[in-house]
Amino acid sequence: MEIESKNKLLLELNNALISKYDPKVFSNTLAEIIKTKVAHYDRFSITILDPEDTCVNYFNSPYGIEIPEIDQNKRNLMQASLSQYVIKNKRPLIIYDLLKYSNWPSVPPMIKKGLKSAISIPLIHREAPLGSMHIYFKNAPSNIDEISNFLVVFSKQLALLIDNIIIHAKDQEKIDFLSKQNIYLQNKEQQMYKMNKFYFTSKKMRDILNFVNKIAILDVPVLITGETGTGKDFLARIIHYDSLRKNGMFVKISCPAIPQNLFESELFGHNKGAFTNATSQKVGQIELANNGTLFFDEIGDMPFTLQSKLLEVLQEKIIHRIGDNRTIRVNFRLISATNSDLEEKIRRNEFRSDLYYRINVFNINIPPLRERIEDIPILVDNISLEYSKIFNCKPPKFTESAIKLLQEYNWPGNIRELESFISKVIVIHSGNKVSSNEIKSLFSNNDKFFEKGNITLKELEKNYLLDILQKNNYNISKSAKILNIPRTTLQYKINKHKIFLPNQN
Ligand SMILES: Nc1ncnc2c1ncn2[C@@H]1O[C@H](COP(=O)(O)OP(=O)(O)OP(=O)(O)O)[C@@H](O)[C@H]1O
Repeated sequence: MEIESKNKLLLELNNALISKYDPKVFSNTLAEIIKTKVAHYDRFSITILDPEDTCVNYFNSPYGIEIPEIDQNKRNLMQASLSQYVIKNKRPLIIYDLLKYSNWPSVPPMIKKGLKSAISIPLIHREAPLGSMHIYFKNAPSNIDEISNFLVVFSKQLALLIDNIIIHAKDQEKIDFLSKQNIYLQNKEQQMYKMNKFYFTSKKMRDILNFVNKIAILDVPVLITGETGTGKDFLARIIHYDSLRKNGMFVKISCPAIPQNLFESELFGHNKGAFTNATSQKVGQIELANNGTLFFDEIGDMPFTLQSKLLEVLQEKIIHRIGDNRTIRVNFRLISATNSDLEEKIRRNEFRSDLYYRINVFNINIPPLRERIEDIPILVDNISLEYSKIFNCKPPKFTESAIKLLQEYNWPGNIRELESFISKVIVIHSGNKVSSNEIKSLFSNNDKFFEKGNITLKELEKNYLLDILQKNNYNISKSAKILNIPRTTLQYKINKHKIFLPNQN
């Protein structure tokens, strides 16, 4: 073959194969071009080495003469003698007379089918064997050496193309797995944050839920305020799953939990090498929330410098990853929450007033539990049922006097504290009657909380945290679990209240 026509053929093979990702279509095209333009073979096959290097599989069923004795599925390398030889030696093999190789396990069935000669070429990619290509003839062509030379040159290109197909198939598999997992998790979340799991009977909460019903589908920012544990996060998810964006993601950014120096990259993402420690590319949370809802918890804790950047995103609806000039369009609904007084923060120059007006189109203030004690019975009943199911034990039976006592307590940690208290009751009194006496004895350690004296909310939170930490031997992970808050949030609160941890010294 002339050099020019060789190069032309290599180019033709490349152009015909490069966009074919389906192994069958790829192999059909390849087998056809080889047969018409390179060698009129009687059998053609490609085998792929498995990752353990012990077996080979056919990339696609062999073409031409069928050999029933040769397994179409996985074959141990020992059985696939020609593949084994070229893969192990990383060099081609031309067999002019197969009879001379009849002691190789796979050769006798070939001879039986009338095949007399063969060319086997290893497929090497990045210096590692990927598999092999085989061409068999009933009558050896006179230019068998020339055919082999051409196939050796083509084999490098072929190995690269096949490697791409294998990577593409693996990526598709991963994408398929992740999208199925995503649908499953979204459905599960959706179930969890259904309105009918948000328990209340008070008029105050009914009015709030009626309002939420009206504004959920309006694509405008909402600011939810209220003490810790009142259900701001829960309500934000209800709004999301009741909105037209429910099939997008609900992305929560817990501002106190993010170290200041990582805030910007957390929000906007970064390119590999954009700064020290940026060892890989990262998609930011804002990008993740595209077509969904972005929820900023404790937005008052967002670093001041980033507040103007967020404002810009809200106005321009575009972002740039750190270290990347490309513009990324984003479209999300913003919900923010805070238990701090943002107007006071504005006065102290800690929060931008222009951002405040932007995020506070609708404001929902969730009242503390002590101001809606009518909600306590339904909350106790349902939380007790749900947690007993999780703990795999019988729910306790709360008497009227028990409920009445629970309504007298001031619940500084609100529903989160109520949940944690009920789990304690379940563990100790599962399946039994729980009257005011049992409640009192569980509270006896908590006397300091039980009094409704002139204690500030901040002090109450500190005392409550201290109590939980003390009971758990100052183990932060364990305490955070009981409080049902992330470990980082607890760590933040510990620092905020300057709580001394004896085991950290
Ligand atoms: N009305 C409700 N019905 C059932 N569970 C509720 C209700 N409100 C809150 N909860 C539960 O109480 C716990 C605390 O709620 P959530 O995390 O939404 O509070 P939060 O106000 O966002 O707290 P923080 O300010 O500390 O982040 C969660 O486990 C939540 O599921």
